[in-house]
Amino acid sequence: MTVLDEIVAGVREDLAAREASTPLADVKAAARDARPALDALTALRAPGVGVIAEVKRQSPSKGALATIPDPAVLARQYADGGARVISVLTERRRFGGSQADLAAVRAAVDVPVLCKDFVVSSYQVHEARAHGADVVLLIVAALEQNALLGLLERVESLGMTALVEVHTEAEADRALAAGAAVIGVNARDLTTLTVDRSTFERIAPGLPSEVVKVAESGVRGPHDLISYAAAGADAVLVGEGLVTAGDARQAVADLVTAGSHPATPRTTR
Ligand SMILES: O=P(O)(O)OC[C@@H](O)[C@@H](O)c1c[nH]c2ccccc12
Repeated sequence: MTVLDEIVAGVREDLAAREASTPLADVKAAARDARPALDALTALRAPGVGVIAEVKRQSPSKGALATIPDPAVLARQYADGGARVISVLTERRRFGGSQADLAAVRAAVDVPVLCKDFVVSSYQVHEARAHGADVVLLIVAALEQNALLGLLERVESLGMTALVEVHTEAEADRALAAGAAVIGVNARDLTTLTVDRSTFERIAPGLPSEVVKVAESGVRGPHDLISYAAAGADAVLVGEGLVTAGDARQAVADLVTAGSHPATPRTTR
């Protein structure tokens, strides 16, 4: 079993418990009653390299990163610093997150919010929408092609945007075949947890220009954003580097400044 398999197995157990206590019909009704999703695609297509700032308490590779007693407070700092989208890790066992964190962040900011989880069922897509998500992560490595297609369609039919995550060329081909408009290249291999920043450089040039390209993982500061931008990133997704910064607002602002600098490639495209 890979690390990804283990995480997904835990997610499925937690999901089964929620399904047993809250019927799908109720979750669908809550999703219908939620405020409509914000347009994250347009936000991500704005000039400059966007910053997707992540609320992340812990990770399987690093263990505890930050306590984050109130995700809403951190999210407001991210938004004040200029984050274009705020990502909330909702997976419980390995990342210490919850749907409640997502709802708290949604209520605290006006920018689009990304539900970051290991989505394997449409139940989770409705749940994400019910808790205010505008964007849902779909990890290609965790899904059969038919499941990926079905979930992508479900995300879009609820007015949300799918961030489709890949780590290899073959996964990128599957994401494109499924019709992904936003593709995230994760520098971290979820089967081994090792990070290799050159993954983005390798995969991004093969993606069509109209696809929004997000570089995920391993951004520690403006220098990393600039090198991802040089390789074609439209946005970077940053967790650890922000939750461990003393001043989260300033840390985001420093990235945003680097991402909007005239010498940063994305600003001239
Ligand atoms: O903390 P980092 O290295 O900045 O990484 C953030 C983000 O890319 C990472 O949390 C992530 C990317 N894809 C995921 C899928 C599931 C869980 C977590 C992730």
